[in-house]
Amino acid sequence: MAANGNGEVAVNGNGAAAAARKQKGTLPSITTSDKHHHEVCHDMSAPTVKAQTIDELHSLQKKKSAPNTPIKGIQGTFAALPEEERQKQQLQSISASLASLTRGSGPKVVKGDPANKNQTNQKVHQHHVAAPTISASDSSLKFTHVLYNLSPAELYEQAIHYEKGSFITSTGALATLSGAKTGRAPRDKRVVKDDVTGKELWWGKGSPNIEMDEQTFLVNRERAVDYLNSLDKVFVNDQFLNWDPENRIKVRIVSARAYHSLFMHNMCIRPTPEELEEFGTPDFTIYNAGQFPCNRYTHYMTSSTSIDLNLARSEMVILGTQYAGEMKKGLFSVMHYLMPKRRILSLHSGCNMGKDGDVALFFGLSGTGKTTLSTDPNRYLIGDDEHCWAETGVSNIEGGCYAKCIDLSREKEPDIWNAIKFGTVLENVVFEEHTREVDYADKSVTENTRASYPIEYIPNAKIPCVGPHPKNVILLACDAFGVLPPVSKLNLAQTMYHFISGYTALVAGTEEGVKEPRATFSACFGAAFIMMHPTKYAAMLAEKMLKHGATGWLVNTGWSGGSYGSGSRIKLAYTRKIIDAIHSGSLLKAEYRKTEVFGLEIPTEVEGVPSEILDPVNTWSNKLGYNDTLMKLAGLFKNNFETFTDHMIGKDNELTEEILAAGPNF
Ligand SMILES: Nc1ncnc2c1ncn2[C@@H]1O[C@H](COP(=O)(O)OP(=O)(O)O)[C@@H](O)[C@H]1O
Ligand SMILES: C=C(OP(=O)(O)O)C(=O)O
Ligand SMILES: [Ca+2]
Ligand SMILES: [Mn+2]
Repeated sequence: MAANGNGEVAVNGNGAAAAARKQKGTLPSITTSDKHHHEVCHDMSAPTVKAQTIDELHSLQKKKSAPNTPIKGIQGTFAALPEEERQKQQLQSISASLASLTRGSGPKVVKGDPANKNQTNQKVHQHHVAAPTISASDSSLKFTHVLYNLSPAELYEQAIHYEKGSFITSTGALATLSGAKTGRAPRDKRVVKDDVTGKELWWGKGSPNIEMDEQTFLVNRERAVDYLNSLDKVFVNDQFLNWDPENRIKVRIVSARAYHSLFMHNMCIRPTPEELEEFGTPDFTIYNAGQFPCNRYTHYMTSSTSIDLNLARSEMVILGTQYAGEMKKGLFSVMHYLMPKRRILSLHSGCNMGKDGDVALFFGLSGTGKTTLSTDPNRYLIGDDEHCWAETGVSNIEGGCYAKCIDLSREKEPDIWNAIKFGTVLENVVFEEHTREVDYADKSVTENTRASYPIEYIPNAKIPCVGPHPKNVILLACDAFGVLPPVSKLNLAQTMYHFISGYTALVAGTEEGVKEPRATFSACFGAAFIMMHPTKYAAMLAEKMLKHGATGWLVNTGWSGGSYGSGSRIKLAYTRKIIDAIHSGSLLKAEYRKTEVFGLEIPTEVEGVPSEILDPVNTWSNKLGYNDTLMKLAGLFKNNFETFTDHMIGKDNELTEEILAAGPNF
């Protein structure tokens, strides 16, 4: 019953009784019918339920969404097929994905949760394919239940019901644990070396591609597939990568945890119902059997973890790690192979766009600020981590963001804070037992706490996530030595030098007594993900920057006033002012002077930033210490670059000389 504005109760149906009750101030009357007929009381105020049994009642709670959208034309593999036939082909495709390579045929797959078997309304919607079974093992007798492209709500229920450590936080996010691994395991990532990849990829010193042979890949694949088929149910996500419609890749992720399925739902591009109908067979498949270890007796295996990439088969197998970032970055590696083949440059960078269409790229290693600085309330977010630069402009590879949560604050990063709501996966955070309020400062599980959310959770996301050619290319380095200037303008050769170097220095970790920053050089600011030699990507970047007139910048988001231990991290507010000045074009017009050793052009003034911090030497009280540290870092740069000196970049190798000269001089 509804009260109107005057505080009166509407008189309709049982409202009359209530109105009378209100006047008398008595309890509602219960009229007992003729004692002779029934020994029951009737509360006349309740309408009757439209179900005869509890099961029926529960079946009313869920309605099947409107029949699938009308099929337009014969665009895709499965389009223009009767619904029944389409469903059958889809299951056949999933069965083929899950097929053991030794037993020949795929498992019998059935759609839906095995726990719902008894629900009559669900049964109606179950379809299954009984693959022809020749072998006589027990595995051929069972069904593999497939939970296909479930919604976030369904995945929440699966996670909370079946996965220990899954909880809803006070803001509605799904908190979960990634298990023993809370970060990526680059030393356990292997790539199949065959005749083709042996020639095409980067192998050897510095390369992230640790070789394995085809046979070993198949052993691990079989191990993963058998594990997945032995489960009650598996999750299957069919999604896309790359917002550039011409270069979109179809990916299938088969996994055992709702956590993994929701993570990829957020991180990949979500197909519309129409697109899903026309999905057909995937271009690339991930088998995530992360709970199950690899076999140490298997050739090449050096730990219980193995992440295996087979480009010829377009497959990836994950054993022995549940860290979800492995899937996201695994697919990124694949894009670093596929895209350059199409003359498209893949970039480990964030990307945003101003109101006037000016695009900026933010390169940088983990923790340098790609996500934080590309998520800018004054600009459109194109993406926070993985992009492509094609002839037509830039496009995000992903459909979501993966932000660090450690010490997250509403004041400093409001957009990320507000994105942590229903649908967001929160990895490895600690929360208050009763209120479920997350303590973002708590590092009990790991320092690498993370939030994965769909990009549209950021209010000013640019959807579709594409943009014109970049105007600014910002290289981020978190220099814990505290000697790189907060901002420097780079010429093209310097941009290439710093891009190939891929420098950052973070503090070694949380352990006590660790005072020395650790320098990391990671070619193209993402050596863990590139597949070909760094100079290949660098040459493409140089060509594109030159063609489109983009300006390069080096921004230190790390220490000022001394190294880690004596100085402090540059205030995020100052870095944001610097970035604002780059975007607006005002920094391009500033007055510059050149630093010694690194030969960097530094501005004398940036609006909103104290001028004295722009040259780091001013911020160090110990000038000798500054000089020593500067020379030490310059030496590390020089050492690192030696591996690249014998590679040619540009026509007739002309860029190579210039790039070499653009490094530190001492
Ligand atoms: N001056 C600064 N610039 C950028 N980030 C900063 C700065 N000071 C502190 N931070 C913090 O450093 C982290 C940067 O991480 P993130 O943006 O996730 O990096 P990436 O996406 O490159 O891995 C964030 O937690 C951010 O709050
Ligand atoms: C997911 C990752 O990305 P980043 O730390 O660059 O945000 C990662 O490196 O594991
Ligand atoms: Ca990030
Ligand atoms: Mn990243």
